[in-house]
Amino acid sequence: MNKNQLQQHDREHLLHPFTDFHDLGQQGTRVITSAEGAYITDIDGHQMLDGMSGLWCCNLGYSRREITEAIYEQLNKLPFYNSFFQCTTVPAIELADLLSEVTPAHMNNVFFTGSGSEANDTNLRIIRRYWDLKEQPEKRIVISRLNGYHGSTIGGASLGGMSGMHKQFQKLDYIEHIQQPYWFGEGGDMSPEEFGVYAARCLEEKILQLGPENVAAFIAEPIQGAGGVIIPPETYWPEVKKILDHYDILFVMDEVIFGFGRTGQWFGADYYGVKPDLMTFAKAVTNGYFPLGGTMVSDRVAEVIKSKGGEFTHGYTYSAHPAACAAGLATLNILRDEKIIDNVREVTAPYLAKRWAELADHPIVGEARSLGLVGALELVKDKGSRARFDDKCTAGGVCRDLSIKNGLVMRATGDTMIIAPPLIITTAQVDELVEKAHRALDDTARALA
Ligand SMILES: Cc1ncc(COP(=O)(O)O)c(CNc2cccc(C(=O)O)c2)c1O
Repeated sequence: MNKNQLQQHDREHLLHPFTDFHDLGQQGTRVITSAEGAYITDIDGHQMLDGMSGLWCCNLGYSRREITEAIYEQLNKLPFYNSFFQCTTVPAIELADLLSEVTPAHMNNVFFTGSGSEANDTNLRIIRRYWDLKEQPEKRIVISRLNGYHGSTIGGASLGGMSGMHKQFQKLDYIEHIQQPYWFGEGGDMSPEEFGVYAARCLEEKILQLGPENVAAFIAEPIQGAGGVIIPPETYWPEVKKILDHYDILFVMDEVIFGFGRTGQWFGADYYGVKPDLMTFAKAVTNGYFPLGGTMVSDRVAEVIKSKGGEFTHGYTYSAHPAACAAGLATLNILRDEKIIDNVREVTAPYLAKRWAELADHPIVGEARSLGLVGALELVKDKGSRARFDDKCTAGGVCRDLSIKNGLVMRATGDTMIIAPPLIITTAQVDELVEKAHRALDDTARALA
């Protein structure tokens, strides 16, 4: 099929995620046909620097044949077997071993799923099981944050704090949401430091309002990714840690985006020095080449759910899929053996921070923030007041489309432009990324003038 035929058939048959189906029918789709290193190419031959690593997942870029070959070999050896009914497979065991090695020292058990959403649904089931076995069944409520993203299953979307999603289903009633640590958008007149403490203390306020005896867990991303790369003020996590240490509730760190090196440490929990009881992962664990998710379980929780008898009535057909686990093994071995994460911490993240900060001088940028290999730009009509261009987030969409035209994939979350380039990006490619982002900002300013 040629491009027009492909787009016609796409319009007729394919329902896209998080998409206005009517709009898409009008606009047509970008058909991506190939990729190499940190670049993707569409059906017209237009090459783009992929500033989003696919969807925060191709941390090693698009050319790692070791991973595709590991999948191919496993499929030819044992294309599938399940981990139900006392069955297991070698790659599942080997990946569980490797994950217990690279995750924080107190996390040595893993429950595999096919996605991050399913992993967060699994967290809800483990949390419930844990408190039942501890004979504290009244501890039911899970606290999460507004504008957080934890997936699109009923459980994941209920844990997420995106009101637009909650309008399209019935949110689980035992999940509560608190203030997010979004200083630029919600800090008001507080300094970042003051706001970080304030936002953290909203957790304690909610625990006390609900009654600590009723609260089962708190779930959070180290940095809210899909919500707009909401990097919390430095005072936030130390204050949250104090609160978590004070109350007997479980802590779930959702590492689907920030796990496996994006912060310059293996996990966001390592970066912020916190000890989760459960840790969600997906995306980069297989470099995005094969669906795999899961949750790491702390020794404290594993001891309870493994020592007391009774079936844990949860799981998925593809839990611990052998080819997914083979992809995970190949991916994590590359990350570790090539010291990719050290290079992010010591070379490319500091370089991105320096170059990205220069964009703060642009007339339509209200804030340029970055950490590790993520960055965000807040688009504003007026720097002083932080006033946006309009209330329809037009600027974000315009900037995203102009950036793609200029050969750089950036994501727009409202009027916040975000990047999360592959961890293999070079400093020369960081220069290219910043230059193309700057050009997109210039073109956006002209388009909205
Ligand atoms: C923190 C977090 N937790 C869970 C999920 C769900 O994972 P699955 O998609 O594999 O079920 C995610 C997913 N994050 C995600 C997924 C799709 C799009 C975007 C975006 O930023 O546009 C972000 C995520 O970012």
